Amino acid sequence: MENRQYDVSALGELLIDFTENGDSSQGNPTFEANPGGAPCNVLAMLNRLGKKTAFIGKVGNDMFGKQLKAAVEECGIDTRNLVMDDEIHTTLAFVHTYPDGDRDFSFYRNPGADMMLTKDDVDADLIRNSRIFHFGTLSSTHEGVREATRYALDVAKEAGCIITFDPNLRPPLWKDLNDARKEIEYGMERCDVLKISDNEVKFLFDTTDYDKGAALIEEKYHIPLVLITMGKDGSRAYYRGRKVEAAPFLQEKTIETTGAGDTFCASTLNYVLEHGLEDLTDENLAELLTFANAAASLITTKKGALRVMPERDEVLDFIASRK
Ligand SMILES: Nc1ncnc2c1ncn2[C@@H]1O[C@H](COP(=O)(O)OP(=O)(O)OP(=O)(O)O)[C@@H](O)[C@H]1O
Ligand SMILES: O=C(O)C[C@@H](O)[C@H](O)C(=O)CO
Repeated sequence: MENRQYDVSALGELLIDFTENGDSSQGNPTFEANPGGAPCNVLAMLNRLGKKTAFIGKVGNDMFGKQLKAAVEECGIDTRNLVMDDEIHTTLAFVHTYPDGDRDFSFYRNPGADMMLTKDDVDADLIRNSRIFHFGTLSSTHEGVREATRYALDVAKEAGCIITFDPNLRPPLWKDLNDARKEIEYGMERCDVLKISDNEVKFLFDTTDYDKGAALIEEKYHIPLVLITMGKDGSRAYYRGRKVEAAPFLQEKTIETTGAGDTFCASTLNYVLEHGLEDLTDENLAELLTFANAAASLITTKKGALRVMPERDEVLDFIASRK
């Protein structure tokens, strides 16, 4: 495992997050074209933390696809399995930000290039050469890309990769939310690390008692490490029947929270790469959550995520400044 070429490979959506940018001189709303997409945001943060990563996905061979490829390369993420589609345009998302920094998305993906990835596009050797394989559910909303995701997962399992999963439920992208549920369950049956948000636990188990949700996940799926993020309420880790909770690092000025979950997720994967998944103590879990909460908090003060991930020292200095 140690001498694999990549620390983490991730498969999924790479898209433009258009974030609100005030009004033009003519009084029209303007938007900033931020590179985004959860799995690739995760890789961008891992690269900032010194890890070697590779992305598997598809963008359009258009202006935005070229922008995305350049941004991903600038981050140091390997793009040999980033496919450019000549027919279908790059997926776009418009991010609407509320006064407290929370947001929701309007997707332009009917279809979008990210969902055109096929099994034949997937470079199995790249996955076999990774210590961790990471994925979400946007790559399972439609049949062809779902087959690609399942194939990649099978390859990763067979190669003994650590499997990490962040559902990133986006209800507008599903014709039937029962399908979303099935895909989340499919991921939970196969992963070793699950990062899930409070709203996803509520969706799955119809409860805001997140400890209860975690217990149900533990009982049914036996996932070694489960992290639940709760936005402004911080996060919890569940590991071998034990629970550790960490407070958030609230900011005076949150600009927008796009990528907070991904920054948290990347920090978790980084911790697993550095400490393994065996014998994590409560102190380990607290250290993991503190770093992940702090890193995620820093990203809420910036627009976008992929190009503006914090450095390790920035996160450590921020933690020290709050002590
Ligand atoms: N407004 C905020 N201020 C400070 N920290 C925040 C804020 N929102 C989120 N965070 C931090 O980011 C972490 C992840 O946030 P959240 O729970 O919103 O993720 P998520 O819903 O998975 O996000 P995404 O859908 O972007 O993946 C939280 O656990 C918290 O530490
Ligand atoms: O905030 C996110 O999770 C990531 C965004 O960059 C992206 O728009 C996305 O993945 C939406 O599902």
